[in-house]
Amino acid sequence: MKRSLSKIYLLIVAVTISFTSFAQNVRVKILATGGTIAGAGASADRAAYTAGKLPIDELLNAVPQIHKLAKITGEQVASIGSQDMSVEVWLKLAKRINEIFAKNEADAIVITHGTDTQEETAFFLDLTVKYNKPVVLVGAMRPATAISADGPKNLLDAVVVAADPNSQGRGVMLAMNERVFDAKSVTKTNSTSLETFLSTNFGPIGLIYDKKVQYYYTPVRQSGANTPFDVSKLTTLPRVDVAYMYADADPTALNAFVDAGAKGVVFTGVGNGNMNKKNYDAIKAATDKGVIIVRATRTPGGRVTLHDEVDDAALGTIVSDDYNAQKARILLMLALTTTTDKAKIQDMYFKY
Ligand SMILES: NC(=O)C[C@H](N)C(=O)O
Repeated sequence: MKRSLSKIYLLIVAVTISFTSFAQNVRVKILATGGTIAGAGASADRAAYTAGKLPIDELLNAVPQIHKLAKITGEQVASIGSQDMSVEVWLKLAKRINEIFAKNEADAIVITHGTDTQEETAFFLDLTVKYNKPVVLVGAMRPATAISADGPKNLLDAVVVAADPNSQGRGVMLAMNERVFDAKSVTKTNSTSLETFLSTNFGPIGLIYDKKVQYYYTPVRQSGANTPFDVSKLTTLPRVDVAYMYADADPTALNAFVDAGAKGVVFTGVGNGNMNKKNYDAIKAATDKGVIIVRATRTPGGRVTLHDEVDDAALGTIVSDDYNAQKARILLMLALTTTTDKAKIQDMYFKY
């Protein structure tokens, strides 16, 4: 009896050791882009700060514990507040991530990023990274110099998520405030609070606690490995803008985007992607010219559905389904690199 108990004990020790060393052998590359997580202010108790000031090494120094979780390397891709995020940086990130996985330089990637446009970068990468390996975006709501800065804990948690073998094949994810979200449905919902990222239609796909992640579901929509979007040779994307509907809105902005050469416009309508007569007429003129107009909604949740109050066949429009305007724009920019066929583009909003 005693002997078999000690055998079981030895087995448990061996499994624990091999699991720990397995996790430590996972190579996680951190790509830094700036944001409040790398933000610095003059003093800890003042709100004023500049995003994207601190280099990757300083972010890592704030959480020495992460070296126990994985083999960490860092690379500075940009040093910007995410309000300055651009197509140029998106393409650079997507190309670099595909290269890292193609050359087997890392097993997983964490991207430090400002929160303002984090959901856009996450979604862009979700559609363009051709590997099923974990890619996790992370940020902070308080600058690194603030009292109770949230960046170090968020970074630690993001590495926990990246290094977990269960994180493969879930698309690009965003880890903040002990929650994991999928890139497709996550959105920033609060301008200043730590609890800002939510999925307005669904929930977090996982929860993080005590250096472990527990998953509950995975989106069924397809990600980069199964999309036709290949950015490897692209240096720019087709122009797509976003117009906004409100009571008595006139279509000046929409018309200006069309005149500026937009290949597509996401029209952020009211309710189920609805618009007044003035905008209806402007949209009709734009679709007649061949501009792709996608109806989205300014409501924080829900979908925009085909042929409800608006007859899409008559208006020549397509719908964003459950994508908010900023994500509908990204999908349209990428879709337009492959086709201008409206039916095919509409299909992409239901598939990805
Ligand atoms: N909390 C933040 O990261 C906000 C900052 N403006 C950024 O997006 O870079």
